[in-house]
Amino acid sequence: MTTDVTVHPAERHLTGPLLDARLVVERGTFRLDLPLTINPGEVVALLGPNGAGKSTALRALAGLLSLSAGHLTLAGRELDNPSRRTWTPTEQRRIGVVFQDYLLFPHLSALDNIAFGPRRRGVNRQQARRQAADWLERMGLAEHARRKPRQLSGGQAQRIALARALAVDPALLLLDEPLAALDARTRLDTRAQLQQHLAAHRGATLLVTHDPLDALVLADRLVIIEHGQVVQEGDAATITAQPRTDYVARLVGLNLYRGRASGHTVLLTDTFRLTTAEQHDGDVFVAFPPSAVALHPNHPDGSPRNSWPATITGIQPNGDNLRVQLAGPIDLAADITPLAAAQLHLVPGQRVWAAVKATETRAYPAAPQ
Ligand SMILES: Nc1ncnc2c1ncn2[C@@H]1O[C@H](COP(=O)(O)OP(=O)(O)OP(=O)(O)O)[C@@H](O)[C@H]1O
Repeated sequence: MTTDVTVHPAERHLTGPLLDARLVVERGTFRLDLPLTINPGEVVALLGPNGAGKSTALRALAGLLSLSAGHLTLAGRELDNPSRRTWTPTEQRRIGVVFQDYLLFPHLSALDNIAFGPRRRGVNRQQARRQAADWLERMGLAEHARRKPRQLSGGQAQRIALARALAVDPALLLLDEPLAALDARTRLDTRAQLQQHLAAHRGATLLVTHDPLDALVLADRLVIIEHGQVVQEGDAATITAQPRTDYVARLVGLNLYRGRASGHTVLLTDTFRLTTAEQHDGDVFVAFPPSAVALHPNHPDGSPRNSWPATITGIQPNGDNLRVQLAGPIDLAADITPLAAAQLHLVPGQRVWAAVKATETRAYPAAPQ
């Protein structure tokens, strides 16, 4: 079969990244400034807290917002460059988009939803429908060809939306929270299927997500933005090992602090010190998982050197455990079993002792390397 409806001649000679952009967009007082390159076949996850600029970046790539400065080149073709007055409308960009809520055409069948893109790009009706039927087959939805979107489950509609985006052989696939509308079970299956389809996609993919699991499972590289700027970028293992902001630390489930190291001691506030396994001198981050924190009703005997009084500010379920939030010389999250919580009679407002072994901490220089 062929889905290759619009191979751009420039692409055949392309070396280097498929997407090469610096997205500068000003919206009122907000300014996005995001350098972004994506190689053929690469999946990049764009993560960030609310208001960081993820949707702004997506809209700029899709041609729904124009750049204030910077440039956007896709498959060797410059789509947007304000300094050269270059601008390409959405429908002329080789981009496929899957929105969070799918936005399938309600009056079209699953087959015609998929055939829509190729048709719009000039493929004749019969061939477009044949391509759409191939995509339905690949998505395992051949028997649903005639169904309207309202007759599909959330997971099925998500797959149709993905097929519709891929059917135009996009040089850049944009996925905007593609699994957010699904329940937990469907999400698991759909994530696995999405992973397979992304592996087969030879274009570039940008995945916008709030869910660290989606990013870890689906992406080759993570780009994390806050306030319109990149704060950290790299593969999941590197970012998980060495988060550099509170948001990234929470994302990967770690307690993170910045302080001044002198040998095995790190001063985190004017008076509060932690002992770490590694030795450093100068500005460092110290990180440890909530599971490394032990809680005690009283000062622990024969304790690790790192122990201090803290006040419980909140308790929430977290998987099979409970996540306890604590205030004190440093804010802290601790994971404990429900049994331990019951034995300690933990309630918000209670004073406890928190303890962390030096060997459970990781310290690393705060200056980027
Ligand atoms: N139409 C607009 N006019 C002016 N400012 C806007 C407009 N839309 C968004 N903004 C501002 O741009 C900034 C980035 O918003 P954006 O929607 O890109 O963030 P986001 O990372 O996608 O957030 P979320 O995760 O909540 O969707 C925010 O400060 C927002 O208030």
